[in-house]
Amino acid sequence: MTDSPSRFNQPLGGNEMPRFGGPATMMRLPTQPTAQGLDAAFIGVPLDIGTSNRPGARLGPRQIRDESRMLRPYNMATRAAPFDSIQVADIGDVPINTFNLQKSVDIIEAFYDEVLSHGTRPLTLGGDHTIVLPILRAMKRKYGKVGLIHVDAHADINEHMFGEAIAHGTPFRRAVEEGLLDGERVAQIGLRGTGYAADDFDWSREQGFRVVTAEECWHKSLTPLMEEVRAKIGDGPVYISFDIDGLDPAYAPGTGTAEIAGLTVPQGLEIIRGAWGLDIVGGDLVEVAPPYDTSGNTALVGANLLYEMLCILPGVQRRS
Ligand SMILES: N=C(N)NCCCC(=O)O
Ligand SMILES: [Mn+2]
Ligand SMILES: [Mn+2]
Repeated sequence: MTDSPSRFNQPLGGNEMPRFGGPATMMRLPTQPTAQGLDAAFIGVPLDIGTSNRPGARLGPRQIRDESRMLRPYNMATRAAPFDSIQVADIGDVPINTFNLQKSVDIIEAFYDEVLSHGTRPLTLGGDHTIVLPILRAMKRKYGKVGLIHVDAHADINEHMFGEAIAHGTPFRRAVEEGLLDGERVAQIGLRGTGYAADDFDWSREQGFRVVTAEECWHKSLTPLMEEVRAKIGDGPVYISFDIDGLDPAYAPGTGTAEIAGLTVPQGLEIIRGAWGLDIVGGDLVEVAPPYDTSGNTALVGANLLYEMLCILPGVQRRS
């Protein structure tokens, strides 16, 4: 069956060009310099100078794009047809300053102000988790306070790291302090591991967050949990921040701060798919560290999860 030519950008097909050839863009989509005219944009932020253990996430955007060559246009599980529905392109990377974290945060913030000025919903390839703070600052200027679906082994609410306010373990405390998040519309899913103090997760709960530890997720479908999360988040704008280390290191070993006994890939899919119908204003997939991803499978999982975020954006139709 051949459809009439679409008015929307299409990924380069696997039978048009071998998957190991063609442009090195996300899903081998067309690229353009800005988000003008786009409903959604894939954006890379090649920054890892906020990491506290293994480095390498600066190479995440490039590797996620490379592994995304396996992705086909239609979501056979959810029936989503993003490239029949909305205009999407890869607008490249944010030109961060790899020698200065504060300047990089400022650069990212300005870049996303411009992206959001077009009404575009950004889907970001990280980079370490520091990058979510400047993105949320831009989101606040566009949408006001947003809700958050945060998947992670870590709460990332540290007061500081080595006395520094900005690092990959502090973004959500800064975001609450700066009035970027509506705490009653935040869920943190997958938290686990050892802590700096026994009350490490309590600050999140004090802000109104629904804290879902990994232990609460073990051995069960997360579809029922997502019904609870949807009710908590409601109709307002909501951002998705997916730290790949929320998944178990068996499935996502290529990451900088691995913690054992994490989520499965199907549970990661259930979380994103369970957000369908919410007012998703953007999302990110962070902390893929290719030097520790010898098979490339961590980046492959990351590419698929970003595609699933695309599939739940407002305006994306589902084939009957
Ligand atoms: N991977 C992210 N985003 N955060 C890790 C924080 C590690 C720590 O607080 O010790
Ligand atoms: Mn983490
Ligand atoms: Mn994180």
